[in-house]
Amino acid sequence: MAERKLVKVLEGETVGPPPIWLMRQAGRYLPEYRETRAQAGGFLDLCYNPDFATEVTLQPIRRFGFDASILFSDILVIPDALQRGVKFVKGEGPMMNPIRPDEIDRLDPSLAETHLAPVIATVARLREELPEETTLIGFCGAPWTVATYMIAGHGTPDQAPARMFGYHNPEAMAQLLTLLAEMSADYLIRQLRAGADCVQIFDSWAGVLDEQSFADYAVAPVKLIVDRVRAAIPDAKIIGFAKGAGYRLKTYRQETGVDALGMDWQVPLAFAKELQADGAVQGNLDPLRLIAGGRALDEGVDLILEALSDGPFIFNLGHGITPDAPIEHVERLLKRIRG
Ligand SMILES: Cc1c2[nH]c(c1CCC(=O)O)Cc1[nH]c(c(CCC(=O)O)c1C)Cc1[nH]c(c(CCC(=O)O)c1C)Cc1[nH]c(c(C)c1CCC(=O)O)C2
Repeated sequence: MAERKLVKVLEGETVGPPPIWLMRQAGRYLPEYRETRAQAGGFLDLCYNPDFATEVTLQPIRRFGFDASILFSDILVIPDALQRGVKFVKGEGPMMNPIRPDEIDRLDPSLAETHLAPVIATVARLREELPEETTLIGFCGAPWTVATYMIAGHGTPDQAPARMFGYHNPEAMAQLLTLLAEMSADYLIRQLRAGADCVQIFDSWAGVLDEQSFADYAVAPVKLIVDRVRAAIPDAKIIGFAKGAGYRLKTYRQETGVDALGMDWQVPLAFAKELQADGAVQGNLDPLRLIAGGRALDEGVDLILEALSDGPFIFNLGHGITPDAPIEHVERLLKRIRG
């Protein structure tokens, strides 16, 4: 089997044109997603139903022919497996029971294996149904980002509840992050064994942390995941997306051991080029340029390609695609990259 393009990049090769996929590429901007979503019922019902989850994962591949497919699920299936009462409330995003420091001792990871079995079944189905050349990416949330939702019980603008929780209860925080890291590593190992070619760890809230907290909450638990996954699967390929980490990305790769760095759109391209000297990078178009289209889109794409095409590079957005992204603009983006 010819090696898949994105995997080659993760091994340090330069591939032209660069492989492309988009974070949240299966989602509400696609009419076919909205239709399947309506059939499935709730969002979590979609995540835990291998038929529906396989279908929505394949939708953007059929429509656009992206180089990589990302398993359809959510980072919050881990707290759901911990019985935190996760719900997706229309118009409000995710909600769950906020966890208290004294409850952390009682969290029971033993139900996770059974609870997450349908997601693993989806990975296996996907590997059978995807085109041979399409890379399959598995994923999990980074412990810090997952913990922010578990602590506040919902999304917040700056994750003040979780930061405060850590300052008041450092031991409970460390215990929670370690538990999440161990569960996440086991979950990623199962995804890789079921057929994922590589995995991405999403730390969407890494950017709100100060220096010490970044080391304790963003770096250490992700290193624990990477070490545990590699102990089981030595050549596992891992992408770390630490949103808002800025210039800390350089040491993030060295300290966590991830193979590739996902970059948000605020990372300057000259710095991205420096990061690329140490290995593969992925990113980093502002999702708003994709919505704007036209000149804003073309200019953003060209600047990124000019800076990063001559090294190991995966084209992506700097964060997830949003429901208001026009499909024609995604087509224009692909044409601009592939010619
Ligand atoms: C923080 C976070 C979450 N989920 C995720 C993150 C980290 C990445 C990021 O920062 O975007 C990750 C995620 N969520 C989803 C995926 C699937 C794979 C993909 O296509 O990238 C992935 C990788 C599907 C989803 N996850 C969610 C949707 C929308 C649900 C719907 O159909 O109503 C999708 C397609 C729901 C979700 N899930 C989450 C939020 C905050 C929301 C609500 C946001 C919204 O309503 O747009 C938690």
